Amino acid sequence: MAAYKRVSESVALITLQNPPVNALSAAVRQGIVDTVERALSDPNVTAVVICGQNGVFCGGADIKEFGSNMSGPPLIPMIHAIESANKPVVAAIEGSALGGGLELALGCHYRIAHSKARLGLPEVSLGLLPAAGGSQRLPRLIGVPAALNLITTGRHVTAAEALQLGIVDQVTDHNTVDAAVKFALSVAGRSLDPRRISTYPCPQQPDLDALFEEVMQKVRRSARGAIAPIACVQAVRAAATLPYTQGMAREQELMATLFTSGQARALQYCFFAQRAVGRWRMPSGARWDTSKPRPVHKAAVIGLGTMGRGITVALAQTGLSVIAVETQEKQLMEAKQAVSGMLERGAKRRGVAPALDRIIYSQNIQAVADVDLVIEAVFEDVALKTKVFKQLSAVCKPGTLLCTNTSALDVDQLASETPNPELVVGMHFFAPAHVMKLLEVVYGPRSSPEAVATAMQLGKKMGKASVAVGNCRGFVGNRMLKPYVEQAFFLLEEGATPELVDRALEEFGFPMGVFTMSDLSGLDVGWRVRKGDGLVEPGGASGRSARVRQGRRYSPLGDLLCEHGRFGQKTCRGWYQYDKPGSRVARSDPWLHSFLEAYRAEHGLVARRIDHQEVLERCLYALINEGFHILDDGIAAGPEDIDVIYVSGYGWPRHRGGPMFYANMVGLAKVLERLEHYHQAHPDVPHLQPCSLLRRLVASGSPPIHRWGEVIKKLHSQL
Ligand SMILES: CCCCCC/C=C/CC(=O)SCCNC(=O)CCNC(=O)[C@H](O)C(C)(C)COP(=O)(O)OP(=O)(O)OC[C@H]1O[C@@H](n2cnc3c(N)ncnc32)[C@H](O)[C@@H]1OP(=O)(O)O
Repeated sequence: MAAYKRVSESVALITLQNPPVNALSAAVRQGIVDTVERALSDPNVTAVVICGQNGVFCGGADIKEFGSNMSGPPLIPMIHAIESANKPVVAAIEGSALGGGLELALGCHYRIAHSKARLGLPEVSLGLLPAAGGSQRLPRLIGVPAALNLITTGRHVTAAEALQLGIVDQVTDHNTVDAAVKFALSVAGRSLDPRRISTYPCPQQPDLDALFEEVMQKVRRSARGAIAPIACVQAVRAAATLPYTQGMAREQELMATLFTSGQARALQYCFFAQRAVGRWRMPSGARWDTSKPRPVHKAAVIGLGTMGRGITVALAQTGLSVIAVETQEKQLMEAKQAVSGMLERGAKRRGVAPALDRIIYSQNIQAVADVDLVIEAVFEDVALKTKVFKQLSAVCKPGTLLCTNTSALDVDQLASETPNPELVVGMHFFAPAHVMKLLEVVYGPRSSPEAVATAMQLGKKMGKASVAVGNCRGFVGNRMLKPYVEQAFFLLEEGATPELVDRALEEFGFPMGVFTMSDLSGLDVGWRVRKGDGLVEPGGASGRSARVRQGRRYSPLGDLLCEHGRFGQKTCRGWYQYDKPGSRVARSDPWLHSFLEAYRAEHGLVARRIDHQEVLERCLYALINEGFHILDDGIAAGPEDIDVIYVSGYGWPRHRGGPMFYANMVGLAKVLERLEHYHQAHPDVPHLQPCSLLRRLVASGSPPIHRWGEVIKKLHSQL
C-alpha cells in the first residue's frame, strides 16, 4: 500500500502505508512500483518525494513474510528503478529508516531526515545482511570503514551522525515532507548522474587487505559463532573490490546462504519473542492489555550494596526522582560516591548531563513516605527483608508498590508479612543492574495485575527486557541454571576438566563457560546458598554419603574449593588461577587438576574420556528439561519468556534463539531420547529424568514452538 498525491503542482508525493512501521510487505512493494511508474510517466510531475505515514519512514522488509513463500515485486529491481529514474526522487525520512527502508532511501537521489530520525542497517541482528543493495551502496557512499561499522554492528545512527557520515543530505527540525518537497522542487531538472550511488566507485582505502583482515578478526571474536557478521564483512569486501553488478551478485550469493539458515530463524524468533513477552499474562487470567499500570514519578531504593547502587543509577537515568536509603553511614557515603561516578561516566558516554540531582540520599527509612514505588535491595536474609517490608508498610503512603530485588527468597512469604500483599512483586535485577538488560518481574498469587503492570512498565522504561514470571525457587533463570551447573560438577567427577567443559560451552556461543563464570561471580555465593539448604557437610563427608545429599547425587567439589579459601577471581584462586585479585585472565591451575585426581581416587571414581558433545548434551538438556518443568508448572507463560530471559541475562547465544527454541531446532524427540539415555546412566540425578511435558509434546507429534502454548493448554485441560 502506497498512497499517491500531487503536491506543489509538480511533485508526486508517495506515502508508504503499512502501520505501525510501514514495513515493505508485498502490498507496499507493489504500491511503490505502481506509484513510481505513475509519477515517472506523468509529464506534469517534475520530482518525486517518498515518505512514510504516521511519522515513520520505513522499518525495512516485512520480517513476518520471511517464513512464508515471498510473493510480490522483489526489492532490488524496485530500488534500481527508482535510482535509474529520470526525475529526482527524494526520501523524506521521519522516525526510522531501517534495513530495506534505508536501502530504499539509498536508491533515492537525495535524502532529507528529521533531526529525531534514526537510520541503520540492522539486518545482521536478524541473521541477514543488507541484501537489497545496501552492502554495495553504503560503502560507495560513506567509505569502507564507516560502512563496515554500521553493517557489522547493525547500530542505528541519529540524523546528526547520518549527516556527518554523508548518508543524508539535509536534516530538518521542521516538517520533513515539506522540506523534502521544497528540496525536490529546487533540484528538479538537474543532472541525476552524480546522484546514482551504484555508479560511484568505492572510496579508495589504503591497505585494504590489512583493514579487512583486522575487521574480520574482530568480528569473528565478537560473533561467537554467528555467521551473519562474517557474511557482512565479505559483502562489503565485494563492494570495495568488485564492480557494482558483480558485488550485487556476491551480496545475493551470501544472502541466499543466510536467509535459510537456522541462525536467521533463531534471531528472527528472538526479535518477535522480545516483543511477545511484553504481552504478559498471569495464570489468574490477568493480562497486559486489561491491566492498567500506575504512574511512577518517585521511587525509593532500600539498601545500597552493589545491587541497590545499580538500581538507583538505572532509575535516575530513566528520569525518576529517587530516594536512596542506606542505614550504615559509611556504606551510604561510599554508595553516594559510587553512584555519582556511575552516573557521570554514563552521562559522558551518552553526551548528556548526569542525573545527580534526581537522587536524595538518606539514612532514614521515613524518607520514603511519599514515593510511588520502593525497591528493596538489602542483604539476602529473610528476617532482614521481612523487617524492612514491615517498616515500609508502616511508613509508605497508601498504595505504594513494594518490590523486592531478592534472587532466592520467597516473594509470597514477604508479601504475607505486609497488610497489602497485592502491592508486592519481585523485581529481580541482574548485576550490574544499570547495565544488564534483564529484569524478572515476579508475581505471587496475591500480586495485583496493576502491580505487575506497573513493574513491567517501569522495567520497559528502564530499557530492560522485562519478563513476568511466577514465584518459585530461583524464579526462571536461576532455577534452570541449577541443573546446568550441577551437570558441570558431575562431569568433573567423571573425568572432565574445567577447561574442557568451558571450551565446549564457549564454542557453543556462551561468552564464558560455567567455571569461568563461577570464578567471576564468586564460589562463596553458591556455597552460602547450599549451606542454607543444609547440603554442605564440613570437610565433605566420607564414603558413599559424601556424594549423596537428601537422597540424590551431590557433588561437594564447590564446597571443598571454598574450604580451601578458593572463592574465584577475588581470591586469585578458584577453578582457575589469576595473577591478581579481580583479574579476568583465567589460567589453568595444576593444583586443581591434582586435587580432582585425588578427589576421584578418594571416592573410587575412574576418570573416563568426555567429549564436547556429552558436555553440551548433559549441561544444556538438563537446563532445557527444567525449562519444560517451568512451562508445565505455569511459572513462565510460554517458551518465549524463558528464551528472552536466557538470551538477555544468561549469555545464551542469541543466534541459537534461547534454550527452548534450541530444543525445538534440535528436535524434541532427540532431546527426549538423550535425556532418557543419560538418566538411565545416572538414575540418581532427578534433573536428567525427562519432564512429562516434554514426553507429552513428543507424543503430540513435536509441534513447532509457536504452537506449544495451545498444545500445553490442551494437555493441561485433559489432566
Ligand atoms: C533472498 C530474499 C531477499 C529478501 C531481502 C530482504 C531484505 C531484508 C532487509 C530488511 O529490511 S530486514 C528488516 C530490517 N529492519 C529491522 O530490523 C527493524 C526492526 N524493527 C525495529 O527495530 C523496531 O520495530 C522499530 C522500527 C525501531 C520501531 O520500534 P518501536 O519500539 O517503535 O516498535 P516495536 O514494538 O519494535 O514494533 C512495533 C510492531 O511492529 C512490528 N515490526 C517492527 N518492524 C517490523 C518489520 N520490519 N517487519 C514486520 N514487523 C515489524 C513489531 O513486531 C511490533 O509488532 P507487535 O505485533 O506490535 O509486537
